[in-house]
This record gives sequence, C-alpha cells and structure tokens, in this order.
Amino acid sequence: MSLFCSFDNNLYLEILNLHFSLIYLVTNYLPLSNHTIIKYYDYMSRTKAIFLFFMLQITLVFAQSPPGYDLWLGYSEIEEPALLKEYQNTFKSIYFQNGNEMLHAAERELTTGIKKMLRKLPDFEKLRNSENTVVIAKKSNLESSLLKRLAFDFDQLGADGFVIKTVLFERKQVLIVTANEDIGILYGVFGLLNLMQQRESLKHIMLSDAPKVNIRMLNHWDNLDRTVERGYAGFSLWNWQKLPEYIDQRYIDYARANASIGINAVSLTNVNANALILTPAYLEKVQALAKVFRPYGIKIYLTARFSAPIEIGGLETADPLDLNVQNWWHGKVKEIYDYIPDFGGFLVKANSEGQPGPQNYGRSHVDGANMMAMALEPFGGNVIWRAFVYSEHDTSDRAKQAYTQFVPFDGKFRDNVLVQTKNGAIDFQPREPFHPMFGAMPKTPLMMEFQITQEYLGFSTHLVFLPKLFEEVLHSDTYSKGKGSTVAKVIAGSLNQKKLTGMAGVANIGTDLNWTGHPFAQANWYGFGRMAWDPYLDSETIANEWIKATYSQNPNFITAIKSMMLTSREAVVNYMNPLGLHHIFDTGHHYGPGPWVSELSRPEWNPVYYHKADEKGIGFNRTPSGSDATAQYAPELAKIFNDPKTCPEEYLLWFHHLPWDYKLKNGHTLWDGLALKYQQGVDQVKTMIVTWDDSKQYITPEQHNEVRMLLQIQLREAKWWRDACLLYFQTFSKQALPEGVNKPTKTLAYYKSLKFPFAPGIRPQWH
Ligand SMILES: CO[C@H]1[C@H](O)[C@@H](O)[C@H](O)O[C@@H]1C(=O)O
Repeated sequence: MSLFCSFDNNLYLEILNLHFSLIYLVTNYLPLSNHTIIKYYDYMSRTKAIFLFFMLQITLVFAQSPPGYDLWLGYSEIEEPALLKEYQNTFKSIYFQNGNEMLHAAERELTTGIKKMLRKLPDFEKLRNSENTVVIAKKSNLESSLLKRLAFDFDQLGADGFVIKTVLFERKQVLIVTANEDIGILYGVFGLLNLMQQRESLKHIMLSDAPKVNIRMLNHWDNLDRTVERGYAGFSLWNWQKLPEYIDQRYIDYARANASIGINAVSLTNVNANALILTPAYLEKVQALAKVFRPYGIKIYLTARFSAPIEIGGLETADPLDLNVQNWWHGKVKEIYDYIPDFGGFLVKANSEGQPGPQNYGRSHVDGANMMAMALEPFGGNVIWRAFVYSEHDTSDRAKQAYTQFVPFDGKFRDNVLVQTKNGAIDFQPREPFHPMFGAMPKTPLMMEFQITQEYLGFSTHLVFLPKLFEEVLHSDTYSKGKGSTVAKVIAGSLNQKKLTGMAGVANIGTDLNWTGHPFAQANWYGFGRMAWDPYLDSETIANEWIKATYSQNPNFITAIKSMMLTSREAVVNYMNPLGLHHIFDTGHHYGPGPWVSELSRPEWNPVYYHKADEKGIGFNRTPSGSDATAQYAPELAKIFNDPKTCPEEYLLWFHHLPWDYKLKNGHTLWDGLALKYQQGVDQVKTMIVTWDDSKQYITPEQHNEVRMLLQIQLREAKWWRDACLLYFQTFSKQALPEGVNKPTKTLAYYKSLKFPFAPGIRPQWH
C-alpha cells in the first residue's frame, strides 16, 4: 500500500488510509519525516489537516514497532504504582547539560525512555535551577556545592565511567548522573534507563560503573554484496548501494543498542576481506556510517586485505618489508583518516584459510602486523591481528598451530597491535577448553574473540544463551601466574598490566525484523556487550536484566525463563558434542551432524579427524602420548588435563582417546554415558518447551508462538543429532543403547543422505 494512494473527500476514509499508511510505515520502520507529512497536508484544507494531525498523534502513541525490533530498549510502561509515583516525583524537572551531538543523543534517549516508561514527559531545562530534581551533566559542569555533596573520586571513572547518585541537596533529593566526559554521560543515561527497566528504586541509588576493557567490539562478517558469512539473520545491515546519501533508521537504532551495552567499536566487513572497501567510493560510505555512529561513541574499524596494495594499489607485491608497500599503506591510512578522523584501525585475517598474508613473502605475522601498525600509529589507530591460523602444510594437531605460530613472537608486536584469539583452539565449538595462548603471551595485548552468531550452535534456529559459554571461558584459570590467573584477568589486562585491552564478538545481526533471527539470540548480543564491559559479570545477572528489559517483569516468568536460558547452553553441548567431542558437524555449512565425513582433501576438514572413533574407543589424544597439545597449558593444568581421572569430564574426549568401556565418574561406561548425554540434551529441550508453554500467560500470543515454533524445530534437530551420532558411533562401539535412550526411528543411511542446500551464511568463493 502506498502512503498517498487514494485521496477522496471522505474524511473517515482518509483517516483510515492515514492509519494504515502509518502502520505500514511504522511496521516497515521507515523514518517518518516531517517533510513527508507536510507534503501530504498541502493537499487538503487546514481544518482537515489539524484533525488528521491529531489523529496521527494518537496513532503514533499506539503504534508499535514490529515484534522484537526494539530489542532490550522497549522501555515498557511502569505498572507498579508505588514505583511509578516515585519515578514521577524523581523526574519532575531535569537539568540536562547542553552540548554536542553525543549529549544530544543521550538526552534523546532519556526522553524516549521516560516517555515510554512513565507515559509522560517531564520538563527538560537547559539552565540549571533550584527546582531541578535530576541533574545530568559532566563533572566540569556541576556547581562545586553539588560536587561536594556527591563526594566522589572521579579518577576511578576514566573517560567512559559514570556515577548515578541521589543526594540530599538544599533540602531536596536530587538525582545526579555525572561523568568526566560526554561518553560517560551517554553511558550514564543508558545506565539510568537500565535501572528503571530493572525497576530499581532510585531513592538511595549510589552506582558507579566503568568498563574494564577498552575496545568492546562487534566484528561483522558482512560482504559487500550484503551476504553475511555465517550470518543467519538476513542480509547485511549496510546498504552500500544507497550509502552515503541514504541513512537507514536501522543504523541509528543499531548504534543506540550498541551504546546501551557499552560497545564502542565495530568492524563493518568480513575478515575474509575485499580490498574494495579501502577505495574512495566505499570510504565515502563508511564515512557516512561513522557520522551516524560517532554520537554513540562507536569507532569504525575496517578489515584490511593484506594483498590490497596489489589489488587496488597497482603494486606488484604486498611484501611488508618492501618500501613501496609500506608507503602505500601509509598513504592509504592517511586517506582513511581524512575521511574518518576517529577511525579505529584495521582488523586483519592473514595467512589463514587461503587469505593472503606476510608468509606469502617469507615474512612473519609480526612483520605484517607491525608494518600496518606503523602506518596507523601517528593517527592513534590500532591493528587487530587475528590468531585464527592453521595451515595445510602443518600436519600436526590443528589445535596446536596458532600457539606454535604466535607464542614465539610474544613481546615483538608494536604497542598498537592487539592479537585477537578465538576463545578456543579449534573453532567456536559448543564447548572448548580455553585457548592456551591466553596463558602464554604476557607481553602482548591479547584480545578475546567470541562468536555471537551461532555457526556451530544451530544458527539462529536454536535457543542457546551464550553468556554461559562466555562466562565459562572467562572464568577459566590459566595458572600462568599461579592459581587465580583467569582468562578474564588476561583480557581485562590486570594480570599482565596491559593498557590496551579488547574483546570482540562476531555479530549475529542482520536485516531480520528482530535483528538476530531468533528473539533469544538478542540476549547473546546483549550479553556479549555486558561481558565486554565487565568480563567478571555472571551470566545469571545478564539473563535477569535481559528478560526484564525485553519480555516481562513478572517474577514467575523471570524465574522460569532464566532457568531455561541458563540450561540451554548445556543442552546444545549434550545433543551435539558431549563429553569433549568437537567439530563433528557436516562440513561447509556446519549445521547438522556429519561425524562420518572423511573424504575431504584436508584432514582437519573431516570430522573423523576430530573424534577418531574406532573399535577400540573414541576421542583425540592430546596428552604427551598423543599430540601433546596439553603441553601448551601451564604445567599445573597440563597435569590435570593429562590424566583422564582428573580431566574435567566435559573435556574428556577433547584430550583423550578412551576405550568404549572406560568407566565415567558416575559408573557408566563411556558408551552408555555418551548415549545418555545425547538423550539428556534432547530431554533438556523438551523441558525448555514445557517451561515456555507454562509461561504463555505472561507474554503476547505472538511472542509465545514465535519462540514455540523455533523450539519445536530445535527439538526435532536435537533428536536428529542424537540419533545420527549414536547410530554412527554404534558402528564402532557395537553395543546396544542403554536403557533410557530412545531408539532411533531412522537409519544411518538416511541421516547420511540429508543435504542442506538452504543453509544460509555460507562463505563466498574468494579469488
Ligand atoms: C570468516 O571465516 C570463518 C569461517 O567462515 C568459519 O567457518 C570459521 O569459523 O572461521 C573463519 C574465521 O574465523 O576466519
């Protein structure tokens, strides 16, 4: 339907028409510009226009974004009468420091939030007066008497931190949100809105918060043709064809969502990079995005293809020690900073999975990273160099390769280089022990790379709450400086006194109405941001916050759904890769099971390489009698991992090849225990469905049905995983399934014949 389709004299029809048009507009989240509306009014009489404008206001009040579009920023109305009254008293008169576009963005957000939660807009004042009940201003803008009342040491806040405190001032309660810098005010406003979404009383609030990690970053694996490698939520948000002129409302809402959880950096493009992004035609577009993101404190990074000097620079080599190549990168960096003065830097995947890199010229990762770092240094930019490398020429254990290639270079990278390491040594599996590099490069800033998009965890179809996984990795102890040397401390820089720190998450965001494909996958974006801000946060706190901000305040709903979310990660491990199994996915798309795949040209592309099942047993021996990958961990830990009796059972088959009749801690044989784990995974999904159904009354039928349909697919696929894997492994164990495990209804041949032409997110062919 077009906005101005039928214009007729019947006023009623016009209103209806306008309503439908508005609904159409709002549900398609097109930005409603005043200009459009005014143009419409040009065609009719003044009275009619006034009347219609009035109706428009009513429509806007009741208009809803499409389900899920608001993410955790829906700001649902406060229904608790006492709290509503308290908030209304608190927000009578707000002094909001006037300022630049960042402060304006913060003020806009506060206005939206308060209007929605309190259904009423308080007075916003630009001049400070004694009536103000809320004061939002930088420290430098606060009067000294108020500062004295606040009694706070601002040094601990840094640039990004903030304070929210209610003080008694001139016999009146005043809520203060303050910070050293504008960005702190922005985060403080989001912090305040979050407290309100958590329904916290503000009467005696005293909260100060500052991020523990500097670079809190999303990595988009978005291609220039808008496909997204390993993306399961539609197409890329970046509409290169319409940029730089056309600014999609989505860019702004994306920036708001990121800022609300403290994300301050994004790399826009796939690490399997296309050099075109570095050409002026694209830099203009990137500049337009940078302009949108800037008020929200978000810096843009680009993925730099190592061979760009050849592809777009006309050089014959990309050798990092070649003077022309160095000059080319210097020139290119300068050009980028002309477009984007606050450009973050480059994210680089080199000499990995066919990508070009310094090794093509007999140089090392350090040579490549430092060459780019030198070009970026004068502008304050960083190089984020990925450690996800493995090579077909090295036939040893793939899990050992990144460590072998990088650890010898510890301390050799320039100061503005961060080495970005995946959480585990293989590849974003449902469960992996932490990457041994985290305990082995004290002189290098190591940046964590988590994957928010669920490449190996059921795409955007399966409900899996990833903060559980993130927390497990971050809480792992590297023992690198004795007990308590957790990965979180390495990432936050406190273990080795690092100034430059970072955490990246491979984004799960796309053009889907709800951004992430599965409504609960929004919690993974949210949770990643929260943990990048504070790697010591626990997943339960995050689940709690997210449920309240997204779905409901009802305590019964919260308790039930929180427990569903918190078990969901263990469920997926159980029905896909229990007891330390890994990478037994069908190849290419990584969706369903494919433990039988053995025919691919490179050994480490075949699942059989990872599970090594035979008649004697199953598992990858990474102890000294096998690949000796355990030697990459601290001796205390290696000792624990080396002995199957002390190795945590969740990593058993990651480190050991064990006989089928090996006795597990609970007395079951390995075969029986494995089968029971698969069954447990299926049962956990069944319980998730029961929990979801029982919670139906607290949400809308649409919200309920959306997740219910997805959970039904998840259940069917959990059974598929269980049956396909057990039928296959049974060909080696030659044992019956234990009691309690459902008998497969289909044959192994059937599962082997399944094909997935529809699987999205496949990597394109690079040339
Ligand atoms: C971007 O490529 C990806 C690739 O699609 C994916 O299967 C694997 O997880 O890791 C690669 C990487 O992290 O570089």
